[in-house]
Amino acid sequence: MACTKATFTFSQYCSDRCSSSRRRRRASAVSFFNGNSVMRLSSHRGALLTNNVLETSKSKDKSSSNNNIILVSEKLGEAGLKVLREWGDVECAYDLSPEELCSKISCCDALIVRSATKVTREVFQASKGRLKVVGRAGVGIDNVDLQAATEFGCIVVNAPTSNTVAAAELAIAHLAAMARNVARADASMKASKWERNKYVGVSMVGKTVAIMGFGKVGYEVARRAKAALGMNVVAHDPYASADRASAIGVHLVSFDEAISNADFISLHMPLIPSTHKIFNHTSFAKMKRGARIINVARGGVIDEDDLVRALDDGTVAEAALDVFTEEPPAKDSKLVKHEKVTVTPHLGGSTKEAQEGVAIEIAEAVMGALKGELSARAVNAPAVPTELVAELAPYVVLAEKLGRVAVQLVSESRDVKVVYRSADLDTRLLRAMIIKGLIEPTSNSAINLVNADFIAKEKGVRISEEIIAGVELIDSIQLQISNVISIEGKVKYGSPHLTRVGSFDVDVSLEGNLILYRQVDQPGMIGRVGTILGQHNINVSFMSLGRTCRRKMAIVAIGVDEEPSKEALQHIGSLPAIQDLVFLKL
Ligand SMILES: NC(=O)C1=CN([C@@H]2O[C@H](COP(=O)(O)OP(=O)(O)OC[C@H]3O[C@@H](n4cnc5c(N)ncnc54)[C@H](O)[C@@H]3O)[C@@H](O)[C@H]2O)C=CC1
Ligand SMILES: O=C(O)C(=O)COP(=O)(O)O
Repeated sequence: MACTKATFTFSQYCSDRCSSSRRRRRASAVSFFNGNSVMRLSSHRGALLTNNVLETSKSKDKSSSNNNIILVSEKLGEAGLKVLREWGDVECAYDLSPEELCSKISCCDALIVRSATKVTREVFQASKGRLKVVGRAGVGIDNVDLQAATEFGCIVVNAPTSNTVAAAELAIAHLAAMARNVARADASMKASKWERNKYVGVSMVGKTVAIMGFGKVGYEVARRAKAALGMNVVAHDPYASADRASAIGVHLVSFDEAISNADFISLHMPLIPSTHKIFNHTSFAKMKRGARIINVARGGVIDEDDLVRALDDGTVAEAALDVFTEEPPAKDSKLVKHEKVTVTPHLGGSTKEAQEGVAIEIAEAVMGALKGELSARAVNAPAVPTELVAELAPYVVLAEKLGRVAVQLVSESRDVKVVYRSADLDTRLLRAMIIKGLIEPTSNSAINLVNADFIAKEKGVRISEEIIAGVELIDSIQLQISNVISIEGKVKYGSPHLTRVGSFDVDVSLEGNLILYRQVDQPGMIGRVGTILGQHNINVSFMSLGRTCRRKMAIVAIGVDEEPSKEALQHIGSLPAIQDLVFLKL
């Protein structure tokens, strides 16, 4: 998904009205996971609009614990091991080679890992269906093949909250130690030197730190940098709440603004396709000369070769790194050996307190999953039963696409009201898919039926729902986004269509690349825009124009085969009659 301009201001055109008549859902019980551990969701008549469907029973019933074998492949806190032993036979086997892990796994019901164990497709294949749960004792799940886990009916759970402060503290420690040359001065003294002039540092007070990724860890770093170190703090996070930031005196700014003005740049975003090597030659060139970088997130967000060059030519003054593209890095890694770099071996989550917390958090999540409960910590997609898929499949796609459109139209899509026009509907799966569309492109976790409500709540995204009596299973789904704009979609000929934007009727297939804008309804516009697209060698697949009356405003959606360049979009957007142009990749 890409978004060239995230803010869309159709407010004046939002005149959609919704009937308040509400239908109740039928009571149902649906299993959403294949495999040995079947997880059941029970819906209760009239209760689903507000209820969180996740159940986290703390039952210590050990009646079915006898045969559970739990393999722990990395060091886990004793308190967590104790919880696990109540529920199964725990085997701790550290430093397994991939082959050893594969050979052990076929006898295991659960596997608990941290960041070093690569839980690959081969591991799931080797488990031959016995592995029911993978527990990631920590936040980042980039070492677990979630797609393979889902395909093999294995639930993946993580422990996203217990090491937040530990990671934030290490980021602050790196920031301060780098500013004051602590590591290098220590090494110098241990080499029997006394080099006071060589290790004159830089002050932190009054300097600007840019927090790149204002999630759990970023927030804690920001708070500490501001309150304890007296720094100016700006943050970049396309999906963070400006209110949450301003509450602690932090300004949310664009990526370029953040990196071009900061003295220190601290990275706290997840490693996802859109952040892979986001810090590269181009972004280093935009930084204030002599900026200092701290990375306690993931090595993969930095192009390490480019960083070495930026350090060599002085673009970046220093870097303090806890994480690396490959861990451990090569023994002769230029980056690790670089004189302007200080390193730690992925210690962000490694405090006694955090490890105790993470161990208990993951042990409880794994135990719950082994018992067949739905877990609020689940991060992979559910295997939905065939009957349900067949019935809801096209609407599931529609729901996710509408969520994706919404987040691209209004970057702060935090209040979303969903109005279903339906004959009879259990909305949980659709709601989960809308949440997935709204949040997943910006999040570390894969969102599914199990964790959607939980994550929406955690991210401050409020979803309310209303069902209006309809004729079909689902006539339409409407999203009213943050009181700014509403969009409506329908399934037409089996595929998802955008049918209304604000008060304008449109008919747009929600697939591929879409250019959407408002324009003054006047002759010659289609020709002008078509000519620009032609000049940029962009093929139009369809065009849809919706208007409420002649020669006023209209909304235009253009499907394009190729992704337009920024220049092409700017060219179209610069036509005087055109407003609020966005490019959506669906
Ligand atoms: N070094 C270590 O031992 C540890 C590392 N971590 C890592 O720290 C990172 C952050 O963790 P949490 O704060 O718990 O996650 P989080 O999910 O609470 O926060 C991540 C934030 O990044 C934002 N984001 C997504 N794409 C972005 C982009 N392109 N630019 C800027 N922001 C973007 C998201 O909107 C979200 O607010 C993760 O990568 C995690 O794996 C976490 C704990 C320990
Ligand atoms: O929680 C995370 O994302 C971490 O990076 C911590 O990793 P670890 O469990 O210490 O290997």
